Amino acid sequence: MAAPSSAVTRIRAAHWQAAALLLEKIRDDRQAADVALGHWFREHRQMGGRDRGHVTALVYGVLRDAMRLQRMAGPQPLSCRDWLCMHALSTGLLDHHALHALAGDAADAARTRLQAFDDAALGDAERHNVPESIWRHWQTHYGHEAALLADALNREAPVDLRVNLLKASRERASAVLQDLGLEPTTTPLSPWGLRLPRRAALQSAAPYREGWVEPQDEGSQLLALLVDAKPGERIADFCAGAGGKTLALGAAMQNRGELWALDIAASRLSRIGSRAQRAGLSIVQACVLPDDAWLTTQRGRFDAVLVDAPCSATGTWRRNPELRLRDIDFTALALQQRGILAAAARLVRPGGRLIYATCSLMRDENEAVVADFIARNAGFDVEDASTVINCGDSGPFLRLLPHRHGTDGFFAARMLRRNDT
Ligand SMILES: C[S@@+](CC[C@H](N)C(=O)[O-])C[C@H]1O[C@@H](n2cnc3c(N)ncnc32)[C@H](O)[C@@H]1O
Repeated sequence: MAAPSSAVTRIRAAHWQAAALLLEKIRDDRQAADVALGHWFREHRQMGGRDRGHVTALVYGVLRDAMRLQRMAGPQPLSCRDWLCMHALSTGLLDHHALHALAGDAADAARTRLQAFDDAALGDAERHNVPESIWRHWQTHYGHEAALLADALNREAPVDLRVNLLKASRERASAVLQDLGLEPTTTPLSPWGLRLPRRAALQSAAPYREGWVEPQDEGSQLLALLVDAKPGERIADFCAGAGGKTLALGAAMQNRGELWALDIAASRLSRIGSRAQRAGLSIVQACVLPDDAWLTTQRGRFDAVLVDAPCSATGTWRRNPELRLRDIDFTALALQQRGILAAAARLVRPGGRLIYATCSLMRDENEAVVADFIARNAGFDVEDASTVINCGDSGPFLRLLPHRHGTDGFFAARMLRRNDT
C-alpha cells in the first residue's frame, strides 16, 4: 500500500465523521462513490475546497485499500469506521495518538488487529487490491502486466476534456483554459483531448458553459474516433446513456446528417437534450428502446452503429474504486452483451460499420462476445482497428490499458457488414 498523499495530513473530526458516513453509504448501501460525495458536498456547503479534499482522500484511500482491509479483518464483518482506522494506522496517515483523538477506542482495536496480522499472509490479489477471481483472469491474460495494470487502476485518473471542434479548435480552447490558470496539456492519443493537472470547478467556467469542452476520458474519445463518423452520415449510438459519446460523434459529423441516441433508460437519455444544445448540436434524436416498430423500419439503414455496451466497468476503477467491492455476474453480463450486439447489428446497412465497445478488462465481455457474434453472423468481418486508431498495439482490436496508455481501460472491435449481404 502506497504512502498517503500529502493532501491528507490535517484531518479533523468533521472530515473523519464525514468519511465514515460516506463509506457506509458506498460500501453498505452500494451508492456510487462520486454520487455519494457529490450529494454530501452539496448538503454541506460550509465545507471548503481543502475540507472536501481531505474527505475525498480518506474515502478513496480506503476504497483503494479495500481488499487488503477485508483480508486483515478476516471473516469478521467490520464496520466502515474500523476499516478507516486500520487504513489510517497501517498506511502511517495517522499515528495511534492522533487516531485515538478522532476515533476513541476503535483506534486501540485497530492497533491490536494490525499487530496480530502478518503482512506475509496477504495474497497478490489482496496486495494489488483486486478480487481474487478477477486477478486470476488477469494473470492468465496479461501475465506479468497484471500487477502493473492493477496498480495503475489504483491511482487517481487524470482530468481529461474533449474539445468540441464545432465551437473551438483545440489550440483556442487550450489558450482560454490557460488564461483561467488551468494549465492544460494536449492528450497524447486523442486529437480532441486536453488534460488538466488537477481537478477544477469547470462547471462555472465559460469554456464549459459555452460548450467548448466536455469532461471525457481520453479512452472514451478514442472509442468515438473509432466510429470514424463523417458529416452527412446516419449514425446510431445504441447504448447512448447520457450521451457522452453521442456528443463526440455529433461534433465529428460537424452537425450534419442524422445521429440517433438509443437506450433502454429514458432517465439517462433525458439528459442528452440540454447537453446537445450546449454543444451546438441539432442533429441528435433520442429513442427509448425497445421500440420494435422503430427498429423494424430502421433495419439496414445506418452507416455506422456504436454499441457502448453495459459491462463490469473493470476498466474504470481509477474513477470508481468501489466497483471492485461489488459482486459481478459475468455470465449474465455476457448474455446481455450478446443480445444487445445482435439487436444493434440489424440497423447496419450493407458496407456499414458496427463498433462494439466496453470499459471492461475481461475477455468474456470483449473478445468472446465478438467471436460469438462473428460465428453467428457471417455477413460481418472484423476490421483491423489500428487502420483507424493506432495506439502502437498489434491485433485487430483496440485495447486501451491504464498502465500503457494512461486512459481508462477499454476494449473495442470494429466490424464491417459485407456489401453483398
Ligand atoms: C456503458 S453505458 C453507456 C455510456 C454512454 N455511451 C456514454 O458514453 O456516456 C451502457 C448503457 O447501456 C444501456 N443499456 C442497457 N441495456 C440496453 C439495451 N438492451 N439496449 C440499449 N441500451 C441498453 C444502459 O442503460 C447504459 O446507459
